[in-house]
Amino acid sequence: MTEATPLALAKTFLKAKDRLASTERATVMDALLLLLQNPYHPSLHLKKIRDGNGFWSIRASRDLRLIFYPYGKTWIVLYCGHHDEAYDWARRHRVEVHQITGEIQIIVIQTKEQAEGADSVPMEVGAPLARYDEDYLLSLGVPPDYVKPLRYATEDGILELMKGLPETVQERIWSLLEGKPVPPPPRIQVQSAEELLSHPLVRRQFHLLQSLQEMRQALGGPWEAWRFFLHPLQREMVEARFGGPARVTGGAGTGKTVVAIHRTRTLARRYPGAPILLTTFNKGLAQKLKGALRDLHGEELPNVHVEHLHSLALRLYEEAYGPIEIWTEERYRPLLEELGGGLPFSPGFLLSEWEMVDAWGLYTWEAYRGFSREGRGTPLSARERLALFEVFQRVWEAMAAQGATTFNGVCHRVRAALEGGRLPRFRAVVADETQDFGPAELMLLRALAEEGEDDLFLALDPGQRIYKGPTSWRALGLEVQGRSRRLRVNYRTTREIGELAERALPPEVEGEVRGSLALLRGPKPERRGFNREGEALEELVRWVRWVLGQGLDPSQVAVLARVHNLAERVGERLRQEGLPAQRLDGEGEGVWYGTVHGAKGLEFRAVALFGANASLFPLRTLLQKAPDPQEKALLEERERSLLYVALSRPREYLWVGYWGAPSPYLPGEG
Ligand SMILES: Nc1ncnc2c1ncn2[C@@H]1O[C@H](COP(=O)(O)OP(=O)(O)OP(=O)(O)O)[C@@H](O)[C@H]1O
Repeated sequence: MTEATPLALAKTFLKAKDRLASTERATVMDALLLLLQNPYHPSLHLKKIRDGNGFWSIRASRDLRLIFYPYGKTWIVLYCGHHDEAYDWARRHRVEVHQITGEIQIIVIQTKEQAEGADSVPMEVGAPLARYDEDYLLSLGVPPDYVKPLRYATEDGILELMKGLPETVQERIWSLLEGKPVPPPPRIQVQSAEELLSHPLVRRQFHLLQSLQEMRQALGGPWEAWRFFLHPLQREMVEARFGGPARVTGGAGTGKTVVAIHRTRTLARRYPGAPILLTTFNKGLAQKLKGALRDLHGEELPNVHVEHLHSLALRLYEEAYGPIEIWTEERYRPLLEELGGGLPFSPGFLLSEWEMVDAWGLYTWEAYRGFSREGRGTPLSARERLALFEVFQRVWEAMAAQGATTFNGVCHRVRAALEGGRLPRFRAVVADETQDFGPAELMLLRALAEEGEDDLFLALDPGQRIYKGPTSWRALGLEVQGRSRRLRVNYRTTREIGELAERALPPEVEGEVRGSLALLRGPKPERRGFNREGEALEELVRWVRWVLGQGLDPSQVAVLARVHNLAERVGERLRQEGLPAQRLDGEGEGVWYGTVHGAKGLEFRAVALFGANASLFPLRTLLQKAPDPQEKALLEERERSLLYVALSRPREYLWVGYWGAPSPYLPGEG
């Protein structure tokens, strides 16, 4: 067999293939495989394009063309499309290595008018980039012919010009526009084309395929950008060797899950044969992770186990101790109220104190007595603590007598079994959505991984904490100082949606996750007020029909609601209207509908939030249960986060409807 032609995929190629029908994609793939083996195969009709900026083309079929750029010995695949449109693309773009930064860039050639803009006089007012000198803009990777037009353009003009530039440069310009300091990137110094294409900054837009096998594997799975092109910060988190627990944070859509998946594969290869765990909070997301890992690697990784934490904990419990029944709040609350009825505390306080003790596993009087209740709303004397502890103890005894415990109880006992050597540990644990893990789960995660290099990797967004209050990691022995990074580029949503969602964030978490950078642009989110639910429902149906009319597949559309009943009413109505509809946790076909909780970690092209009402965000009935102002404030923060989760699920279209008063958390227009 002859050696395979070195091939690199550009992100522009992947975007272009998204616009093709699935049969056409298969044809493109066949042509690529052939090219890899023999670029001069006669059926490919390899030729240099006239006026095509150094680009070449091959034929995938009578109508389909692939556009290439030969760079060193490597063929960079830039585009695929129908005949005229593919050649048009070739004539409108150029590839070059930037003279200052050394990055290889795909650039849109400017139109005559844009280039002429360069000769106009700079407007000191209304030209946000005029205050930066030309050399500085060049040092940021701006192509020389874009420097003047950018300096002289108004903000709208800049946005237009940016469409022609690589993501790295766009990101730097956005940061300038937001008034952030942007240091020039270090110059890339390499000896060969292949070395350049392997550089982390360049791998954000180019992916070098090293062998025929890698090519088959890469092109065999879904061709999605996240598999090939990582942001340099994502890559750093994927590939680093960490001396202990590490953490990646970032707002919604910044690619934390993508990092978790890639890192799991890296660890599985770094420690062949050693067991690696990839886990998360809920079942649906665990399934998604499993599928994505398979897509990334091309096949199952034999040493990786993917399971959501509660199911894993339960399985391990039964392995170590035998069968157990799990009691949730509905079961233990009445018992708690009955046994604690004689104490001078409200049922709400009893419950919240019990949940704290249960979460931290304070099963002995010494543990509870010595536990800092700092930040709790209701102070307790030592005598009151003892009285409470006696009640809690009786609750545990009653549960144990019935062969039951709570989920927290399961986590603590599994942890004990792991620490006592009764259960084997994993070589490394990667966990997603960890903002919703409480103390019991975090302690369990710690115990699941053998302590040492690369042991724990946790992804989280503090702005999306919707189940549990914040937990101090340090108190749990999870020290991540020096091993924590924050992702900023929002890969999911348009800027319009991203900005709206961020404005809903709880003020407490603002600093940590606000300020994500969305590079995509799209339609303005719709915010609609109605008098009654019925009217809102009618308009919702109209909107669903409209997005479907935009060419979206029903499975790319979701309608979310704060509470289950409301979501069910939506589902019913959609079906009555003859629209296919399926529950978020079900397996059917059609527009998804369900609660915001159920949409955690998921994304859709279009999302409607049905019922952003004052009584639903925050959920009035929930707030009424809060025993003291501190608990109430925590609940309110979670309700805000829930709204943020809902608003940050769509990629392109967002519709928000409410009736009566809108939620106080819902940001106004613009
Ligand atoms: N480097 C990348 N290149 C292209 N697409 C990416 C990249 N990283 C992430 N994405 C895409 O961005 C979207 C969001 O990514 P992901 O789900 O990992 O974000 P997240 O931070 O976990 O979001 P959330 O917290 O809202 O669940 C996905 O569609 C993903 O495929």
